[in-house]
Amino acid sequence: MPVHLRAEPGDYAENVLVPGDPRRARYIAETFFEGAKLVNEERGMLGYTGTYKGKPVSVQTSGMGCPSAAIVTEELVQLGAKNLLRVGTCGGYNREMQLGDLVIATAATPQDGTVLSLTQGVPYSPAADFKLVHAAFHAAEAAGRKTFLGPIVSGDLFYDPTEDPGAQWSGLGVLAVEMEAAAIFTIAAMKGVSAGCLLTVSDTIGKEEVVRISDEDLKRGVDEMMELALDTLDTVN
Ligand SMILES: O=P(O)(O)O[C@H]1O[C@H](CO)[C@@H](O)[C@H]1O
Ligand SMILES: O=c1cc[nH]c(=O)[nH]1
Repeated sequence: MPVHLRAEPGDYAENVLVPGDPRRARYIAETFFEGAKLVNEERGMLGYTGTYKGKPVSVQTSGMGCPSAAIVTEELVQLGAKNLLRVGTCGGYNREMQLGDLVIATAATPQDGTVLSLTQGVPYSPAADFKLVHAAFHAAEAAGRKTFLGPIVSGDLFYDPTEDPGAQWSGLGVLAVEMEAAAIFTIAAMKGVSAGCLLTVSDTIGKEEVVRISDEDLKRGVDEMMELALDTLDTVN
């Protein structure tokens, strides 16, 4: 039994949704799974297993930031996870983005210490698994969803003191910022499993001010993202 996910092999499905927020994990299990069973509550890092369209699926919170996500990813793999799909929120850097928009990450720049520690200082470019990107993109197209597909950055900071981070990152083609994908992608690659990342834009980050989504619109955005995330995992096995 791992140290932080107090479960045994077989308690988690091979397909696992990975939100940062434990309350989102519980909401996903209660709203979208059939027969959801709590499989972890150590440190409040809620994890559930149930079924979707008759197939086993789990959801496990990663906590916030790459160090926490690295522990959870490592232990999920120890417990038999094969496809990890992060379902999170992000700050939108792309000037065309609206609150509630969907982002499918193709890669995650590691602006954090965790990936550098994992690679022992070797420069590395964490990428999403093509199978999951492909499945997510087609699920979004079929649902008629406007989609931003491209690279994101995983930072250590939610409150970034950089004067205009949006200009800096969007000038490099980076769509959005969040805080876990780079570690999840890196560990998945090291362990030979697949990882992807879908995000709902919860903040738009411009030069002067950050605009935050309302709770109601965030719920709507997350619900729409979850339909796509579950269809994505459903098509990959
Ligand atoms: O919405 P979640 O999945 O928690 O993700 C984002 O939200 C948190 C910051 O508010 C960070 O974990 C960031 O990556
Ligand atoms: O990491 C994050 C997540 C949501 N919004 C942000 O601005 N940053």
